[in-house]
Amino acid sequence: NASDEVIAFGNGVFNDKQMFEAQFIDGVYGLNDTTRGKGIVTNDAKNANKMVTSISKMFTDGAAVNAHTFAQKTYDYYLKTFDRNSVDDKGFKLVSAVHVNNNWNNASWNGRQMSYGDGDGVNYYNFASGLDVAAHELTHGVTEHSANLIYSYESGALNESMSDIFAKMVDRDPEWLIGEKLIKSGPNRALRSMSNPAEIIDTRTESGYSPDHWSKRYIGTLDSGGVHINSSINNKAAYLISDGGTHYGVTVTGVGRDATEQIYYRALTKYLTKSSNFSMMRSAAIQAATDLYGASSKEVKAVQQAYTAVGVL
Ligand SMILES: CCC(=O)Oc1c(C)cccc1C(=O)O
Ligand SMILES: [Zn+2]
Repeated sequence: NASDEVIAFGNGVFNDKQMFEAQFIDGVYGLNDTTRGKGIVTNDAKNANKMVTSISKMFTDGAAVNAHTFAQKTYDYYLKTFDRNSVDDKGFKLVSAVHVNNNWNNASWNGRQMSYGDGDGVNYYNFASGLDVAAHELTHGVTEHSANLIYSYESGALNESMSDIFAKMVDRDPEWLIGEKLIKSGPNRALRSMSNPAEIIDTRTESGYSPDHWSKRYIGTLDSGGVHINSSINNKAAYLISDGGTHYGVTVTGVGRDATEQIYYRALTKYLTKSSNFSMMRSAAIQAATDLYGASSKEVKAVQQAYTAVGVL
């Protein structure tokens, strides 16, 4: 009938073959998955500024195939890892738009959907190219429907850090780099590094480098008070909790990614609030680890040491 669910195949931006559920509607196949929550749909904004809702035939569109399959993979991660049904835990329909604007070096979550630019083709590839980018955007939705951290200054940096942390839990790589697949040329090999934030030159502020200690935090108004800059302080803490290391003379014994993702999800959904700052992040993570593993657990110890290592007490 008109809305047959089919299994389809397409290639991503880098010609990576993907398989996905799609739907046959009104004579065309669309990237429309009705098997997950209230659905997962991917649209082509045709480089217009407005969002179009037409489901057009896009199996040959690498950006659409990536945005769609990465949304599915991220949906599956939250369901399997935390039994969370989409961003609101009520099956929220995941809508993505690709080819948004012209040569747009951006990706976003606007409270209703994900949007991806094509990149300028010089410094960046299509912004739908990285699973971590899609997971980052979708996690903004999870944050919005949980702690709803205000998107500026320290709460905004935590909002950004939550998106980076879960981006790396969905799309794991040994160096915890964010957006490494997007980089075509330029001084940095990623948008951000969680394992070594200071490696990435951040041209958005005069500080130039991403901070890896609270004493080096950016204090200013750019980037909504440094939400993509100071996020690196919490990112470094999360990296240390998971993989361990010695940072500014403080040694952390890592407890692995699986415990780390459980600690941060519980902190995000049970303890953080919209105005939480870094110090409250430390307390929330300690409380979450205590709930999950016990007050004298190695997980609680790792959290305490990691936040001390980045100067958050
Ligand atoms: C890793 C994804 C990311 O950082 O996306 C953004 C970009 C590329 C520019 C501006 C904002 C964002 C965001 O989603 O915070
Ligand atoms: Zn973000």
